[in-house]
Amino acid sequence: MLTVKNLSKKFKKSDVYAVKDVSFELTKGEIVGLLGKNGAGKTTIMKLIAKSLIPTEGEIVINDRDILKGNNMLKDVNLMIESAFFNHLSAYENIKFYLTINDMDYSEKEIKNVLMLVDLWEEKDHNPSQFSFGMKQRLGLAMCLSSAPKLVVMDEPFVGLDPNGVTALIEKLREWVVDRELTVLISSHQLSELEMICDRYIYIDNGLLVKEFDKSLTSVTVIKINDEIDPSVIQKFEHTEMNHKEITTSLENEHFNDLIKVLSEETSITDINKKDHLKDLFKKGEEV
Ligand SMILES: Nc1ncnc2c1ncn2[C@@H]1O[C@H](COP(=O)(O)OP(=O)(O)OP(=O)(O)O)[C@@H](O)[C@H]1O
Repeated sequence: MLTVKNLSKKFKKSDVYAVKDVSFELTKGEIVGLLGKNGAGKTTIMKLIAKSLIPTEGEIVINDRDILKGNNMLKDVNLMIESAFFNHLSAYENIKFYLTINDMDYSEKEIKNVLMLVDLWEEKDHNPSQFSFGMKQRLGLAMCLSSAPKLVVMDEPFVGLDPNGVTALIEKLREWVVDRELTVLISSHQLSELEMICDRYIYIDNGLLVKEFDKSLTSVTVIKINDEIDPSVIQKFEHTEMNHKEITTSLENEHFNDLIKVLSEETSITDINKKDHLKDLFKKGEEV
């Protein structure tokens, strides 16, 4: 669906690359989290995909077409970054007008559906100027999804949403996205929210892609052992890695028990601890 190849961006008057030689792929229907500290390069990558910035080097291919080599390449893509509204129009009219000026087909039912999704149907006749920051975020999300994009790029969509509301919204959003087989790239510093929706993650640091990892690796158990053991003992277990006397695994239930049994036969276990990889990344600023 989306291929990013050796993408780099250096802003004018800047000596350093905001994004440097980044390559990754998103397959149809995947929901991928773009992670990184402030200034890592996430928004720049998203704006490059949305063609609101032009890369210094590299290629972006959406559905086998290079987005830089042609017009109207982004009709199946929508972006939720810094949404802007027409304050003299109601929430409902805003979406309708947005779809009209972008020459997109729509049905009144679909507009209702997106407003229901973000819990703004009751407020459909109010102007966004009367909305709180969180409500504007919700309207931005509704607007982004209203054009029925195949690829959705969302920068910090959950900022300003209250903790209870955000959980319900993410559950509904995931269902919406999965039902329609949308491909989603989403950045957020709200890691627990991101974990509720993403299948996979891409970690950016200083403009470089440091690591890509699957959801299964985000909640792991770290097992400490007394003596280093032969790596072949570990190799037969999926999603399990050994680093000296520390074994990290995302195995659960009987598979986890099998691992413990095998380890106990080789050496003694000194500690077992559940660890949250996503939070760890930010705390330590380390590689996954
Ligand atoms: N228009 C610009 N001109 C010059 N430098 C820029 C511009 N936009 C971004 N940068 C720089 O590019 C780097 C990456 O910025 P970017 O906004 O992509 O980071 P980010 O990962 O989205 O950060 P945050 O989590 O804070 O939103 C930063 O060093 C930033 O200062």
